[in-house]
Amino acid sequence: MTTTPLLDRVVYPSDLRTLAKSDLRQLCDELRSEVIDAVSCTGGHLGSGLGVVELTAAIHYVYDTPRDRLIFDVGHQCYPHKVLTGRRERIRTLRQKDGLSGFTKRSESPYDPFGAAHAATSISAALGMAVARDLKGEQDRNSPDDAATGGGAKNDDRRVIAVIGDGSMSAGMAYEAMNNAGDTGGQLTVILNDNEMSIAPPVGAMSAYLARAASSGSYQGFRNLAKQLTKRLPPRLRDMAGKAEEYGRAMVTGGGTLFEELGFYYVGPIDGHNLDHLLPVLENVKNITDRPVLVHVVTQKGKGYQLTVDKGDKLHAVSKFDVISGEEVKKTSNAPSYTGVFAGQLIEEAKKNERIVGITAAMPSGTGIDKFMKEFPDRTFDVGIAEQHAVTFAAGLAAEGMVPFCALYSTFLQRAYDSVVHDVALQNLPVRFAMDRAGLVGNDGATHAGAYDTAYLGCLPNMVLMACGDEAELQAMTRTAAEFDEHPIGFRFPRGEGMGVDMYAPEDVPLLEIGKGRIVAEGTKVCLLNFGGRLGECMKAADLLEARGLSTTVADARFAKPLDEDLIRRLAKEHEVLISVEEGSIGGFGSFVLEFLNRDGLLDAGALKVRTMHLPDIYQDQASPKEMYEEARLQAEHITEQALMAFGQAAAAAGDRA
Ligand SMILES: Cc1ncc(C[n+]2csc(CCOP(=O)(O)OP(=O)(O)O)c2C)c(N)n1
Ligand SMILES: CC(=O)[C@@H](O)[C@H](O)COP(=O)(O)O
Ligand SMILES: [Mg+2]
Repeated sequence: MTTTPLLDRVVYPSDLRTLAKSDLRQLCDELRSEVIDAVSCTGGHLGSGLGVVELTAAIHYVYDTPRDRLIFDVGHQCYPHKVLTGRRERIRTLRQKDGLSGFTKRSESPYDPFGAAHAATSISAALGMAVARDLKGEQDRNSPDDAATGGGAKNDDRRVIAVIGDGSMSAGMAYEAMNNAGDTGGQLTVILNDNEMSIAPPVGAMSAYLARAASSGSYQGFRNLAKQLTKRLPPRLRDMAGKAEEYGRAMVTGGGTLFEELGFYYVGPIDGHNLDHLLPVLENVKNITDRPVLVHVVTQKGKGYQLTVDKGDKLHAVSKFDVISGEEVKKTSNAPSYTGVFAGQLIEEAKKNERIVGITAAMPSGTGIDKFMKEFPDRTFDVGIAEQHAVTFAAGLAAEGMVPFCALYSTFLQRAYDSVVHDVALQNLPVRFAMDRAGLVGNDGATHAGAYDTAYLGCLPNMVLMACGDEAELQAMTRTAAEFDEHPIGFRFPRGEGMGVDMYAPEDVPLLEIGKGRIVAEGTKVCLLNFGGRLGECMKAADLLEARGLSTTVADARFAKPLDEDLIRRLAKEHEVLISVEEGSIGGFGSFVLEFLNRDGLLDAGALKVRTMHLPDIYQDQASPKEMYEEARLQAEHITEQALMAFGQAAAAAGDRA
């Protein structure tokens, strides 16, 4: 006899709440299988979601979502949540073009009250929502769940819950938020999902503190916990909580002094896979409204998929894979990754200069700093998810004559902007910024696009800013950054594999002259002035233009700051059309070029036509990198089209498009 899967009966959490508690175990098993199967088709963040299956189901069971606000930190663990909140039908479109985002996203569902993808925003946002609730104390006409009745439900008792991982708890903003929340009072529940993993094993004193707290009670005596919770409840609810004691289930209050000192009730640690523990605790905690509560839940990243658990990073993020064998789809290109090239060259430089240190903010494998760490463990610092600290820490090192390389994703460096301005650039300290994942990154979408660094760094006095056109250039830029110590210097490079060009032998890597670009192909009519990873597309565009009789120069600017003014002046004088091309936002390289041409009077003189090609002024949703660059109109055919249109060959350009 076959039974209908329980998951088929659950489209929304309201369906979930009709199930008996005793059904939830089976539901979670089905949910876990569904997530594994979906991610095997799409790739994505697997381990984190598998670890919070029970927690997600329990929260939706106990709380009245979406009226109660549930906020996931980072959002990479939200796939089970998406399955339970009306998105199961689309779950196999995760991270694909026109599909579901891999993170929580306000525009996607009322069950995602706050979007995320960068770490440690959840407690601040949750506190904001809790305070809004308490200040408004009014009928909420915007409540999505009130849509049917035209609004008007009383929302002053809505609950706000933040779920944050132990890795994200290493970020300063989480403490800023708790510091504020402890002082503010009112209902707010923070669930600390402690799986003793960040992407890599978590680092730092806080991680050790959590490990001590998690191990201090080993889930003994539920009675203690029930008594403690009972004391904290309003009198009318004490009886109900007392009944919870009847469950007589194993549970405990452990460490957590730090959180208590911050003004939170600390509850835990509890076994985050045991629904018999989770449900009564959440039911009780829900009724604590006088001050914030921190529920410390211990889980296993990758739970339920052995092939995940066995991997070092618990398959934090995977490509498509075969569910039975666990085999991931292999990459097709043999070119080295930009990350690997950077790491290899940094190691070469560090062999020559013992003052070089490598810094990562919780991304050792993503930035290649794991390789550096193997060679130079004493000169490597994983500071946790703490980009702001990473940069000012590097500034301190630089002030004492060390040679710090801050290896950060472009998108995460955004977190550290004032550290860059105030601590590094303003003091002219030679910190080296290796900015990985520059440009569009693909399936992580808009939150992870390395779009803005050229604009936000290029406007800073003292800053030197480079972008590599290929992997050999990255070798040269890494060497140049290692040897240059007059100013802070940044270099950006894309996600993924290089162009497959010949690389330099370690002893032959050239030192670049600061502020000097290069000519890659010489022509006479069109000049494509590239900055960064679109060099290959510029070369293809040049071929297309040549085929149309338009002799084309391809120049690689290498530097956005200082600009190679001599080169750009010459190119402007010697060509009829000058097109800057970059994989960055408006206000970046193209703007700097325009500003220079204007200042130099080159925009007024002669018949030069200038065009700037950059990322569109929108947040681009996830897709493959190629699809995203298509949408951004930064592929070879788009560059060709720009040139043709500048020559008044709109018809030809349209013909090419067709
Ligand atoms: C500001 C910022 N820095 C770095 C990252 C990259 N990152 C994404 S998830 C993650 C680890 C988070 O660990 P944890 O919060 O414990 O969640 P888990 O993956 O263990 O579920 C990191 C470092 C990020 N998303 N945001
Ligand atoms: C959620 C998060 O921020 C990281 O896991 C990120 O998705 C990693 O991206 P890469 O795959 O480019 O390393
Ligand atoms: Mg974790």
